[in-house]
Amino acid sequence: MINIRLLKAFPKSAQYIRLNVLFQWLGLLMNVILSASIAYLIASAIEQRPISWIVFVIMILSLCVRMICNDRAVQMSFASSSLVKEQMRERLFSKLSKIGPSYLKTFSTAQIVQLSSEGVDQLETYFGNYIPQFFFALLAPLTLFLITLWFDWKAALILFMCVPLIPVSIVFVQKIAKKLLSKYWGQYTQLGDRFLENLQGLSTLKIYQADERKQEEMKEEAEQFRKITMRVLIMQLNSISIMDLVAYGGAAAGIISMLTSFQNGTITLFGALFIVLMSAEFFIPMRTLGSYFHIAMNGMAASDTMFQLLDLEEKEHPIQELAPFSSLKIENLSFAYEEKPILKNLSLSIKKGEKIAFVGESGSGKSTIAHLMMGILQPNTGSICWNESEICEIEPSIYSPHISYLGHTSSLFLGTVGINLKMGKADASEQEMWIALKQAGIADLFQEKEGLQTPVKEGGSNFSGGQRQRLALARLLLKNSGVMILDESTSNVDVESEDQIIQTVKDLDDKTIIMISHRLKNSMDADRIYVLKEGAIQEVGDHETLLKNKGEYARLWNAQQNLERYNGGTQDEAK
Ligand SMILES: Nc1ncnc2c1ncn2[C@@H]1O[C@H](COP(=O)(O)OP(=O)(O)OP(=O)(O)O)[C@@H](O)[C@H]1O
Repeated sequence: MINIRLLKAFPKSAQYIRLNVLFQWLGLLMNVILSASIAYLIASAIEQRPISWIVFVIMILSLCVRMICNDRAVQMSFASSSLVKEQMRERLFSKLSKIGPSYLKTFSTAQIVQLSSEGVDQLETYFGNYIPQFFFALLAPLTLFLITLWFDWKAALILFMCVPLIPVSIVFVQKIAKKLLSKYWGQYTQLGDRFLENLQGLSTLKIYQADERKQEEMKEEAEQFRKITMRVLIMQLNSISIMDLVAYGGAAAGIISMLTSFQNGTITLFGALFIVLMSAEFFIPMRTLGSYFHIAMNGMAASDTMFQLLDLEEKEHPIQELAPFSSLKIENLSFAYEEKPILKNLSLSIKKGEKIAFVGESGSGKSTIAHLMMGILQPNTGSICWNESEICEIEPSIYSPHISYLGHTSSLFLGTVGINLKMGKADASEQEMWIALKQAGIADLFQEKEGLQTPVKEGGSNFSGGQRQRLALARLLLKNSGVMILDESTSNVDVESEDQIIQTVKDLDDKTIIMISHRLKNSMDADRIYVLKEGAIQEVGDHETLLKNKGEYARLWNAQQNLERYNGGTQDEAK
């Protein structure tokens, strides 16, 4: 019923939980005084005894104190839940920033979004209500037992003994609930995944007229989710009915026992009335705990996944300083995605200032090499060394300024051209930004607009694919790292932008360039071309040597040449 790890994870919340329980307990004492005063008033009226005005003063005072206690308990509840939510979000974000995109091996992006938003919110009930109520529900019946014992020990004992029947029924329901809730949470995240994927690919779905089919699929999944939500609600309602039955049954049993004592004359009218008024109080805290329980279970189920994320292995990065770049060495490197081997026993070395290209058929492992060099993925065996240091040993914030990556699509962010450029170099001057834009061949476009203040919409959606890539290239140039990886960075752009990007990169004499491109023409000037086939290096050499070898490279080159000739021919015919 209590997740010890979750409690221990937030030790600072303990003080708020303690105070919450204390205020609730004081409120209960005020209720006892109020009920005793009411019982006294009724008994005095029936027995026609004079009523002292002091009773009214006591009633008003206890009412006021109870209100204050309730208010303070709510404040404590808010303080502990907001502290936990803030700390949990901080931990999740700092974990994500430490492990980087490698979280994708275990979690989907939608899962992370749901965990850090709604998942964390579900901890609110757990810490703000459930945990304080758990302790209060233990304390309250014990306190009432000791008080009512004084009036009628038999009724007190019956009431006290019936209280544990509520947690017994909760434990019984929990056995069914746990399975159902983890299934519910699984379907919820799956639905979120599907929704995000379809939303991101909406234009593609429209192009292939697959949007209606996807809509049907989502409708089907939403229906499944509705059914499981209903099952969860039915389970919750049933368990509430069981708890009510136990609570009312227990209170009735206590009252019946007290009435027997009253008939026998072993209890006064005041005592009898007081027990009637107090009998429900025995069960209310446990009953309230039961109603929080199901929402808290959601929080506990979400926390299991959060701990799974927080427990993901974090590598130690003992290297905190880097000497200037001299070489990037890969030795006997092998890599597999899950069980599927992708790269097999690769060895190569790249020296400062070299222009290197990786070519090969689709799926041969080129991008995987780039991700390994970036430190986003880690080799299963073998090593990648920056100078003499293994990349996985270098603190990422020390390593990342030295290497940059331009993929086939680049992320631009809502703001202005200047704001996006400053991500490459935070203190870049206006002059530096204009130089980078000129080098990337896109300065004219922004000069005609609002210069560095030209607005950039979310994802750079107000620019063409080629313009976005050139702006991203300018940002990369500003970062000015020694090694630059261009991974199919021209595959989504127009010919003019492609030529511009390739030319800009060729002009970067002092940089080490690693180029991955399916168009062999773009990498024919490289100092060395590595030809990959099924994750292994098939050939290596410059363009001329590889053509003379008449191997895999020559085959790919000839195939592309033929294709381009054929395309040229058909275009001429069309004219
Ligand atoms: N996240 C992933 N999980 C599982 N397998 C993956 C993942 N990413 C890539 N792969 C697999 O790894 C292999 C190599 O992929 P990679 O992207 O490195 O190839 P590539 O040579 O860059 O291909 P392309 O030229 O088409 O971009 C492919 O068979 C691909 O299916």
